[in-house]
Amino acid sequence: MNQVQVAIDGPSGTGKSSVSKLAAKEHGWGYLDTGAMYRALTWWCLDQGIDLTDQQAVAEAGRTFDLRMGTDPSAPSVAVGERRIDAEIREPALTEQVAAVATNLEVRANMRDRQRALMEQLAQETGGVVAEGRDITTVVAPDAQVRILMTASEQARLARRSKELSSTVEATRAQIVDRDKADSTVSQFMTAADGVRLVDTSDLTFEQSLAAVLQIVQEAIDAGERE
Ligand SMILES: Nc1ncnc2c1ncn2[C@@H]1O[C@H](COP(=O)(O)OP(=O)(O)O)[C@@H](O)[C@H]1O
Ligand SMILES: Nc1ccn([C@@H]2O[C@H](COP(=O)(O)OP(=O)(O)O)[C@@H](O)[C@H]2O)c(=O)n1
Repeated sequence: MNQVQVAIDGPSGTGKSSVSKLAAKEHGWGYLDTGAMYRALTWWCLDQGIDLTDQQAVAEAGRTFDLRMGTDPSAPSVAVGERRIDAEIREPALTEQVAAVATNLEVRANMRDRQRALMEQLAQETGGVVAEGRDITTVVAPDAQVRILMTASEQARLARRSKELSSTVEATRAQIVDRDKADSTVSQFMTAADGVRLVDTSDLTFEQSLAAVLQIVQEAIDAGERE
């Protein structure tokens, strides 16, 4: 198989980002964090004083902002122009506002085009790409050779996120469950679409989650070579 596109979706805390990075690294492929792109646009709008409820202004900002995604899985980065914003886009106050941008349909159409172009470019340059988000298996790359939906029980996801954010499970629940609900209005990522492989990480260790994804990728490579 010449070039391998791997699409991974799922709600927050299932292990998409951490597993995708290592899977890409294992194969020497590029890595694309599509959530970071929506976060970057949110940061840019706030920085520019753009009202997030002004759909037209946000869509225009999305079309014109100079987003630069660093796609090395060992050191992914996000910048707008020369300004690095890796820490800023993870701030809880910003995370709460991403849904306002991510539910803007004009923004989604533009992001889809940017993400397709980046996936294509990375596959050509490195032989493959692992892209993760909410709508990669269904909208951005429905023809990807590998499509995976990562799931986990709400309990497992909340425990992981609250550990990462050093906050209580209850405080994390309010953030995550509300965000999943808002996200679900525009993308279908709680159940696997046709042909999408399910990896439930609830009872897996991190290493087991990575192994499960790598095995599915390897099966696709082997099947491609037999064709
Ligand atoms: N079985 C598991 N599979 C994946 N991640 C796990 C697992 N157990 C614990 N974790 C941890 O949970 C967190 C998941 O975060 P992340 O990869 O950012 O998820 P997502 O991108 O889906 O929101 C990471 O800190 C990861 O190390
Ligand atoms: N493909 C994608 C990826 C993210 N998003 C949005 O961006 C937000 C942040 O995504 P993320 O992947 O960084 O979030 P986590 O799952 O890591 O918590 C999500 O809550 C969605 O609102 C999206 O709409 N479509």
